[in-house]
This record gives sequence, structure tokens and C-alpha cells, in this order.
Amino acid sequence: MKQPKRIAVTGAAGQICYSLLFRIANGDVYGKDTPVALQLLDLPQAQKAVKGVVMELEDCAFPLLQDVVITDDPKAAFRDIDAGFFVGSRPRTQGMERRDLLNANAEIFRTQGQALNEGAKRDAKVIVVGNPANTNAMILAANAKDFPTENITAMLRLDHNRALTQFAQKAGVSVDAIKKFVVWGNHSPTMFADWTNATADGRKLSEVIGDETWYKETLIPTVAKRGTAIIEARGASSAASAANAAIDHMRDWIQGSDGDWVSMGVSSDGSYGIPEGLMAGVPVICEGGSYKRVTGLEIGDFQRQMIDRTVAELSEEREAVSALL
Ligand SMILES: NC(=O)c1ccc[n+]([C@@H]2O[C@H](COP(=O)([O-])OP(=O)(O)OC[C@H]3O[C@@H](n4cnc5c(N)ncnc54)[C@H](O)[C@@H]3O)[C@@H](O)[C@H]2O)c1
Ligand SMILES: O=C(O)C[C@H](O)C(=O)O
Repeated sequence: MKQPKRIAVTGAAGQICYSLLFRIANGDVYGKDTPVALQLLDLPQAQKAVKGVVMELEDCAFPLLQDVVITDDPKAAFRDIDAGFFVGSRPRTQGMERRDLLNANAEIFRTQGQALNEGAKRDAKVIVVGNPANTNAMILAANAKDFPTENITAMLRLDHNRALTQFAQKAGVSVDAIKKFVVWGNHSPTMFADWTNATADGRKLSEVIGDETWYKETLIPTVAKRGTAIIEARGASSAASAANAAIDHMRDWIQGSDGDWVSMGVSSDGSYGIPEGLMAGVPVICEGGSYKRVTGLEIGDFQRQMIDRTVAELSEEREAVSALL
């Protein structure tokens, strides 16, 4: 039997984790041949609820789940981990934008960055889900000084998946027929769902759909505002789909994306006019346990305008949390 992969998950008593933990324990991230051990972090007042979730995990009799630790101490949660899902933080409610959570959640990621730095394996893979995810990931990286920044990423995959379904329905193809699609920038209403290079069954997606007005006036805002639409409909923010996106993001990073592009928030290397160090959604290809940015794309006028807009917002967020960086 292989050694188990140690996986920290924060916000373990919350809505997203009520779906996420069961998927991880089922082998959906590392595959069906790799045992896992969960290190669950939540606040002291949530410990009882986490214990309840763990009872349910036990009652699933997952063959791959070897061990579960419950703690309110970030250092214990991140000790020796191979992967970390940073979910724990406050979600927005009706009438808020994700950046309104900046002050409420930023401090969490400063403290957890220091704990990650202290205890995690240097090759651990980290995804930040808690909002505002991009800037929280930047704070985490800035406070984990000896931990490789390229191993800290922010989740844009939910936006990516949301767009795939909208495109597939419009084009009359299956979601997995669509390749080379990307969501650039911030996980916020300024995000840019970019179909420029996308194909459907090998044909240019924009030609298959043949409706640029729909793309600009319906698709882009629908994807950008989908989180709000879900909060309005459910009275709570997306949970199962967010967990699913986090699984997709980490599974592809670990097991590969089969040559296709996926959208990941990664620390900018300055390419595509995105200032260095901003955690921005870009196209990447995952292979052999790492991701590579898709390089050398030509950026047209509309793309430039849309990328600049979302990057400007990320720069504003960086400015707002400069004291924590
Ligand atoms: N990036 C995305 O696409 C995306 C999608 C959906 C939700 N989110 C975000 O994910 C976060 C969690 O959402 P949820 O619906 O699970 O919320 P939730 O309120 O149901 O759960 C959050 C959990 O985090 C815990 N928590 C708070 N502070 C903590 C800390 N310092 N350390 C550890 N745990 C802590 C809470 O006690 C709670 O159990 C929110 O910020 C939400 O906006 C992001
Ligand atoms: O929109 C939110 O606040 C939750 C999440 O980020 C989402 O996109 O569903």
C-alpha cells in the first residue's frame, strides 16, 4: 500500500467542505490507488460540527481514507501536508461583492501563511477557495516566505466550468468537446471569459456559435454574475459546484490536464501585461505534477481591454491589503 497523501482542508465544518471532504476521501483528487489522510482545520466553536462531519466520513467506509485529524491550530493542520485546500473564511451574502470580504478574511490568510511556511512539505500544492480568492492567495504566499509561491494557486475553475456549460448548451456540443478556453484575472465580476482560442470538436468555437453579441452581452456577464445568481436563488453561496471545481483544479494539477488548457490563478510572471506577483487567472496546461503557463498568445484589442480591467481590480485589491504583504 502506498503512503497516504496528507491533505489539509480549512473551513471543514462549512458548506463547501460538506461536499469536498467526501470527494477527496473517495479518491477523486489523487486517484483510486492512493490513500489519503485528512487534516481538518476550523475555528474552536466549529470543532463539534467538524466531529459530526468526520462521523459521516467514517460511515461512508471509504477504503482510501486512512486517517483524519481535527484541529483548531493551523500549525497542526499544515504539518507535513502534500496538499492544502484553503476554504475556511466568511462567504458573502446578498448585496455584497466578493471584494467586500477583503477585510473580513485577509487576516486569516496572513496567519495561515505563516503556519503553512512552518510545517508544509515544500512541494505541497495549495488551492485558495475562500474569497476574495486571488488576493487571499497572494496574502498567503507573501506570508509563507520559504514556501514556493508557484505552489500557491487561486480557484478560477468554477468560472471556467460555468462558462463551459453555457458554451456547450449554445453550441449544441458536450462540455468536453470544448478546448483551449480560459478565464483571465480575478474571481470577481471583472473576470474575463475568453473564447478567442477556444475550439468545439476541433472547430473554432466563435464560428460554431456565430453570435458575438451573445458572447459579449450574455455569456460574459452571465458567468461573471453566476455566484450572485446562486446566492439569490439558494440564499447561500455555491457549495457543491465550488467543491467540484476545487477537485477539478487539484486533480488536473496532480494528474494532468491531457494537454488541454485550464484556468488557474497563479502568481504572475509579468507576462500578458499582468504585473508581477498578482495572483491572476491565466491559461495553463498541467503535466507531470506541475502547471505551465500557456505562453506566446497574441492578445487582440478586446482581450487587452478586458484583461486590463480585471488586472486593475487585482492591483487595487493588492493596494488595499498592502499592510499584510
Ligand atoms: N473561489 C470560488 O470560486 C468560491 C466559490 C464558492 C465559495 N467560495 C468562498 O469559499 C468560502 C467558504 O464558503 P462556505 O460556503 O463553505 O462558507 P461557510 O460559512 O459554510 O463555511 C466556512 C467555514 O470556515 C470556517 N472558518 C472561518 N474562519 C476560519 C479560520 N480562520 N480558520 C479555519 N476555518 C475558518 C467557519 O467556521 C466555517 O465552518 C467563502 O469565502 C466563499 O465566498 C469561493
Ligand atoms: O459568489 C460568491 O460569493 C461565491 C463564489 O465565489 C461563487 O462564485 O459562487
